[in-house]
Amino acid sequence: MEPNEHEHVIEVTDLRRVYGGGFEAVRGIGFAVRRGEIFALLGTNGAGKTSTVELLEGLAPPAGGRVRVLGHDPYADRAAVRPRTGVMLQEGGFPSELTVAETTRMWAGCVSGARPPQEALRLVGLVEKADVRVKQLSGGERRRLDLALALLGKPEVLFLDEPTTGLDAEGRRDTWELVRALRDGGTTVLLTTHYLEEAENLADRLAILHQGRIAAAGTPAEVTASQPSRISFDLPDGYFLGDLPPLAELGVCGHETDGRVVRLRTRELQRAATGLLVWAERAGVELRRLDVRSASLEEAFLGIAREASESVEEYVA
Ligand SMILES: Nc1ncnc2c1ncn2[C@@H]1O[C@H](COP(=O)(O)OP(=O)(O)OP(=O)(O)O)[C@@H](O)[C@H]1O
Repeated sequence: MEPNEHEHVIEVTDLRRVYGGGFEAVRGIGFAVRRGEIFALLGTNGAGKTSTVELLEGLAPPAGGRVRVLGHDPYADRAAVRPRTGVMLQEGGFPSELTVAETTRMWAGCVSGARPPQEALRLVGLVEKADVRVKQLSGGERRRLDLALALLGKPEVLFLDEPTTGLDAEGRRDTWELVRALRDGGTTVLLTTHYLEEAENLADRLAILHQGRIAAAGTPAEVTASQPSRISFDLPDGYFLGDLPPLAELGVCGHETDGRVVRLRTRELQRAATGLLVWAERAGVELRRLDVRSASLEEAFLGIAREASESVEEYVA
């Protein structure tokens, strides 16, 4: 039975990958991606993103657990899965003497039901470079050629490994727009990225990997909300930290000072900010350089990576 739009197009359960020598790069992870969803895998260097994506692409068998793509085992049943997926690897590795048009035509010849090569180049904005040799392309243009080739087979599932590395801000935004348009057309997209802004802008849901395990998962808003908000301000002249209302009563879960600057962390932003402002009003003082902000995905990422490092020993998946 083919999956419909409500079913999971990618399902990963207790997935493990062990390299020769016994190093366990993926340590029992699980997630699921619905049809027409953009799912991002984030993580520090060496967290296991590429190792995971390669298992999803069927390039290697897992050491444990289960992967299903479009209802099939992508390694054992590669012939069923491969024609319906598009893969953009970190390094395309094309013959560098061929032109962009020749490379795209050659690739299209290997794909059944391929889109016209010109259409794939148009999607990624490379039509004007059709006659340029691959070796003369800029790094960003090569990434776009990688993407054009991944799109040739009109894939139902698209794997993008760091798709915008090397692209300038405009190229990155163009790629985001294209990926969103593909998603809106029903394509399921799994991407890895180092750019938190990319995940925040593009991903419907994401997972943060750390040392082979999932440290956090959910929508960008859910993952961000798991981290404390921040308040910072300058202590008014003549006042000390102890003059503020008791921080625990304000819902503050952590604080530090740097000269006159006070930085607070709280999971109850409104309560903490209100308490401080009421105190300042009553004391008749101004909280100079007051800055009140929710955590960004970047702060969440750094916080999660830090926490995961500290607690990885007792972490239970
Ligand atoms: N063939 C291999 N043999 C042994 N160890 C490997 C092999 N390939 C990857 N590793 C190790 O597995 C871990 C995960 O690597 P992986 O490339 O999956 O991480 P990543 O999250 O994609 O990292 P990056 O963000 O740096 O691309 C790393 O510690 C890496 O050194």
